Amino acid sequence: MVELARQAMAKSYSPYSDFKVGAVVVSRNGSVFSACNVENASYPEGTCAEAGAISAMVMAGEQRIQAIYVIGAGDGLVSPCGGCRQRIREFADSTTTVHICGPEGIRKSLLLDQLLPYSFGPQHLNVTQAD
Ligand SMILES: O=c1ccn([C@H]2C[C@H](O)[C@@H](CO)O2)c(=O)[nH]1
Ligand SMILES: [Zn+2]
Repeated sequence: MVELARQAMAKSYSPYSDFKVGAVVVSRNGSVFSACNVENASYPEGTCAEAGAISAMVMAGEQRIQAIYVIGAGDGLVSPCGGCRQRIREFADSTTTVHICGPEGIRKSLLLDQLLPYSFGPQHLNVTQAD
């Protein structure tokens, strides 16, 4: 998965920040969806890698994230931004795991609930998540 994320990162379109990010979503049935960040001259229209991978998962008919692998350039921990934590939350359960990666492998693994505790989600709007 880390290698897939690295390959996605290599495709990043990020001429403005020059910060490449790749993400791989593993859905409940084990399917794998990867994406990179895609920036835009109108800066706020750029999209995060996680958003692309989640869209691909939904397009394939899957609605539960088992795990997501994120890799960004540099030595630090690149964990999903606040907006992406909420995007992951939409399709998460109590076991959804975020793996923060570097080219050498997984640097840190956290539950989504640790990255976004006391989160707002579908249940607050009386929407039941798909199984
Ligand atoms: O988890 C993250 C953090 C940042 N970015 C992107 C957004 C932007 O294109 C660039 C710099 O913020 O990195 C992601 O795709 N995912
Ligand atoms: Zn984001």
